[in-house]
Amino acid sequence: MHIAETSRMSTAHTQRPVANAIRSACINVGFLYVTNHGIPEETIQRALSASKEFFSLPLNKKMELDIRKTPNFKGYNSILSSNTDPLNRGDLNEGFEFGWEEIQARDDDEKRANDGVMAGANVWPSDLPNFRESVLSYYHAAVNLGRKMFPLFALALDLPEDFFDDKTEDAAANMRVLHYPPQTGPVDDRMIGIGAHSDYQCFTILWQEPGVQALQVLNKQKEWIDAPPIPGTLVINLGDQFARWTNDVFKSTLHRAINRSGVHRYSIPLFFGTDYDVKLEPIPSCVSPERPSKYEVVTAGEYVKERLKATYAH
Ligand SMILES: O=C(O)CCC(=O)C(=O)O
Ligand SMILES: [Fe+2]
Repeated sequence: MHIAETSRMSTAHTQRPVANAIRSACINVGFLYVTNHGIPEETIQRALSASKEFFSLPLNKKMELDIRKTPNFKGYNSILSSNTDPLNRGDLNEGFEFGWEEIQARDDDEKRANDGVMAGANVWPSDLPNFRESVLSYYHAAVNLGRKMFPLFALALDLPEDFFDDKTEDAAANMRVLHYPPQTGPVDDRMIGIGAHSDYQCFTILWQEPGVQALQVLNKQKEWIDAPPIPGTLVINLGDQFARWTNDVFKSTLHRAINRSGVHRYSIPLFFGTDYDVKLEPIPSCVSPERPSKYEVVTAGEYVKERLKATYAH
């Protein structure tokens, strides 16, 4: 899999080779690793510690924040309460999900959170005073990285680099902290850490705990290939919104996670898409008589909402 040096993204003449590397990764595998991503290790470690602390709360405390109590899937999902692969029986992970929020509360937070199809404010554990700030610090750092990625994806598609600027004004970005207990003994493929799925937004920025293998990607030969954690890198993988924008020129690849490591595993995906009110219309250069438009046009918000509903309908 490709490794893109994000530190080389900053100036126009060095962007082209990076964009070319991204183009080839997006067309062929839909997964890449980025180095020099700019998120301080300390920020990662604080988010990780906060997430471990959260997951070690008693189940009844965590269930107070049950993701099904909020209109748009903010809060806690317990083990086996989500199911990303409809053929499976549930995901062996617990998670906590939230969306955009300033670290310093602002007057219009509530209005922003309650606007539009994905409306719904975040919920936070009252017993862990540092949790919110620790995970939001990582969130904002990862959103900044995501903002740098959009111009590169635009260049990779031979579009002007500002193509996504007016479509990504409000970060439509959801983050999860995830905990996968180890699976021992024979593992039934229908009940694993997270079942085979493709992600819902444009791309995902994924931090995986070093030293613990679990993530796998389906290759063109339909074999599951390990995507191991590489210290100092993040995984970036494409989601279905990009498949829609590009009429499947960019691949949103199936992936899954199985934790057979014998130890608990933690990961932090952040799902980044265009603004929720933006229509997912195919980019004209990706449509031709040989490649007719494949998808019905819906807004990003409607799309994400439907996918989340299906995941938690289980
Ligand atoms: O935990 C992982 O490595 C993958 C998580 C994932 O695929 C997801 O949450 O969509
Ligand atoms: Fe995923």
